[in-house]
Amino acid sequence: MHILVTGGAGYIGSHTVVQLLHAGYEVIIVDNFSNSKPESIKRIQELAGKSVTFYEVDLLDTEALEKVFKAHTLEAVIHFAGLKAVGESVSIPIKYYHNNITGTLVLCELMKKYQVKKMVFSSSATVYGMHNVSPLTEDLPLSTTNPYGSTKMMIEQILQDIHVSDPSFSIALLRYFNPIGAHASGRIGEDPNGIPNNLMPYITQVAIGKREKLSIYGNDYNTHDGTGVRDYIHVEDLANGHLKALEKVITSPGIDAYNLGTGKGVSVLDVVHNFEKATGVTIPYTITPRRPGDIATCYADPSKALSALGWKAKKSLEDMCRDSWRWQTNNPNGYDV
Ligand SMILES: NC(=O)c1ccc[n+]([C@@H]2O[C@H](COP(=O)([O-])OP(=O)(O)OC[C@H]3O[C@@H](n4cnc5c(N)ncnc54)[C@H](O)[C@@H]3O)[C@@H](O)[C@H]2O)c1
Ligand SMILES: O=c1ccn([C@@H]2O[C@H](COP(=O)(O)OP(=O)(O)O[C@H]3O[C@H](CO)[C@H](O)[C@H](O)[C@H]3O)[C@@H](O)[C@H]2O)c(=O)[nH]1
Repeated sequence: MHILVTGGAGYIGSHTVVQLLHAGYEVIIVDNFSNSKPESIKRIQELAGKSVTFYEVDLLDTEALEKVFKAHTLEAVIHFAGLKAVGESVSIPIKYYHNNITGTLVLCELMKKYQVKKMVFSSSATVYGMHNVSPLTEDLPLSTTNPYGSTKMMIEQILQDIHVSDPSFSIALLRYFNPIGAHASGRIGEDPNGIPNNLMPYITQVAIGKREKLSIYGNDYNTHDGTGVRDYIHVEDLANGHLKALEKVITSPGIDAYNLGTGKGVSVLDVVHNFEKATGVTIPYTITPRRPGDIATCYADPSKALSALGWKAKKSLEDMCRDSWRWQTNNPNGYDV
């Protein structure tokens, strides 16, 4: 079975492609390398011991993407490609809306034209907005606080409308919580550009001596130690969720949203302490003011993914810290070799 993976060179995509190849799928990756490197494709193939078909194509380039649809008989699409930096989306919203939404529309148009009607889409827990109370369930009202989040909410709506117009479409909307960790080999992982926005890549860069200390954004939240609480999930567990969702869309039509999280709320200080324990490296930090737009607590109720997809996160916070650290130490400059 041939699966098209958009954004397959990126962080979550690369881990998912390795698992798809191990499971026996034929994978076609489309990526424009706007936030990834060709080296990741090389390593995906090395880890899987198999080759993938790769096209350096931008989703906004209809003609180039159509050639991919013409060249392969596709069973389904896993759609990771998108821009994802919350702060940047506030500064350059037009680019975010154009890339994420127009890119998805171009893809959907071709899916319709070539009768490829199964999709697994990368959504985000950010669609739950500021006001819902954790544990978050899929049926809660959605809202967003930044253009990035709005692209995810709008794409979910677009996909719902496509399904209404043609119920033979089968779509899984996967709402990721906070992916961290890396493949246990230390060969693929998260390779952020510049100063990391997210907690774990910042911690590993402090640990390796690239940054002086971690800024903890506020310790006066209403949480067990005052720091922000999130649902960190190992990227390998997350990747496995895509295989389960793929089986679901292949076997039954419909559209549904699923939380991919552990269901456990973990604070910033919990992450720091677990990282120190798992690696033996001390993380210097200071407490700074809250980051605008952050909420106190965000974690999943992951029970729907278990009952409907048979999926559950298995790895511990210690696994996540150890694997993130192995990736960082083996690749101090990410994929720049
Ligand atoms: N990492 C997270 O914390 C997180 C959380 C929730 C949702 N998501 C979503 O999951 C998806 C994957 O995230 P990731 O962390 O792997 O990000 P990533 O940036 O590592 O991967 C995205 C990939 O898409 C590619 N891409 C972007 N725009 C493209 C376009 N127009 N045409 C072709 N390729 C394009 C990039 O080059 C990159 O390789 C994204 O849609 C992201 O918004 C990520
Ligand atoms: O240098 C840092 C970075 C983060 N944090 C704190 O660490 C926690 C996690 O922050 P991240 O930036 O790693 O993750 P967020 O939960 O803010 O956001 C991430 O998860 C969301 C889903 O819940 C969206 O998908 C979003 O796009 C993605 O970046 C927050 O309490 C944040 O305040 C720090 O204290 N210092």
